[in-house]
Amino acid sequence: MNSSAITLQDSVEFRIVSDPPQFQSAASPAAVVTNGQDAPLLQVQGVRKAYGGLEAVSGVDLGLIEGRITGLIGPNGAGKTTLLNVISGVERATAGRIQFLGDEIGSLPQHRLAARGLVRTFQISRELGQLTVLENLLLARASQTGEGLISVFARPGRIRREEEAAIEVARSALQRVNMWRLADEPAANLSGGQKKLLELSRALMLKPRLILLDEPAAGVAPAMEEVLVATIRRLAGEGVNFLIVEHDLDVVAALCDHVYVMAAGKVLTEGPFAEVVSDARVVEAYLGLKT
Ligand SMILES: Nc1ncnc2c1ncn2[C@@H]1O[C@H](COP(=O)(O)OP(=O)(O)OP(=O)(O)O)[C@@H](O)[C@H]1O
Repeated sequence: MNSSAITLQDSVEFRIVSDPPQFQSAASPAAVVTNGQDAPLLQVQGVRKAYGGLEAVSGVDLGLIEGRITGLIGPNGAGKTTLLNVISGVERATAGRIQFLGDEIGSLPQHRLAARGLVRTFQISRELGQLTVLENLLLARASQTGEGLISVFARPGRIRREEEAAIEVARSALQRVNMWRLADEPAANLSGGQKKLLELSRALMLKPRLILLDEPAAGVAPAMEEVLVATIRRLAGEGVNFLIVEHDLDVVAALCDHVYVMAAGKVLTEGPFAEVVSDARVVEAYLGLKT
């Protein structure tokens, strides 16, 4: 994938030679959407997150539709990672409501959300790099489901059976991202792209309904970027939903069915990729241009 193929500079030119884009109202709240049953997949309403005097997220509304890969883009410091942290229970919102499949989840910790199928991926740390790929997956399940070590010592027979079952789940997760052949490889030996696939497979251990991905393409070589995009698309086809924060706009264009743009803690606009990148407010937010 050519990372220079789509830039916001291109979209500036696009605006000059084409009809003016139809702006959506940034102030209008995200529409309530349903998953074909009663409830939306994820509904974020009026979410705020302040750090002392700084409001990193300033009243954000999102509505995620089941079966769609949703992108979240915006310039550095826009509040994207903070919003992912709040949705995934890593941090508590200062205000606002978050509903997942119709249930209020704003006050739930990360492992309780993971148990409900809402999972956020994390970079493989240096310590986890010492473990093999398979061990990383087993640990992901144990830590995110909140399993205690005491039960491991108290009931070794049961634990052995559970461990065998967990290895089967891990094998399936690794096969889904085409990484089973690397199960015994120390994670530190993997390429940037393979590490991203490992992060994805760690999330798959938790049988996710929605995966939150923070910069999946960062540090990934172009050839692996295509593998990563194809893998995420395939998983989406298998029923996994994604909310993806990504700076590489080629990847966003290739992956995302719907894109939200954030700047200075707020949602500027939302819509199909081609539409939002030709929005004058988006160009201004990225380039600092007055239009
Ligand atoms: N733990 C924290 N304490 C204080 N300020 C924070 C904290 N986390 C984020 N911020 C601030 O909140 C704002 C939004 O940061 P955030 O990382 O969410 O933006 P982002 O859109 O993800 O940026 P980038 O694309 O550069 O990762 C920034 O001004 C940042 O400095």
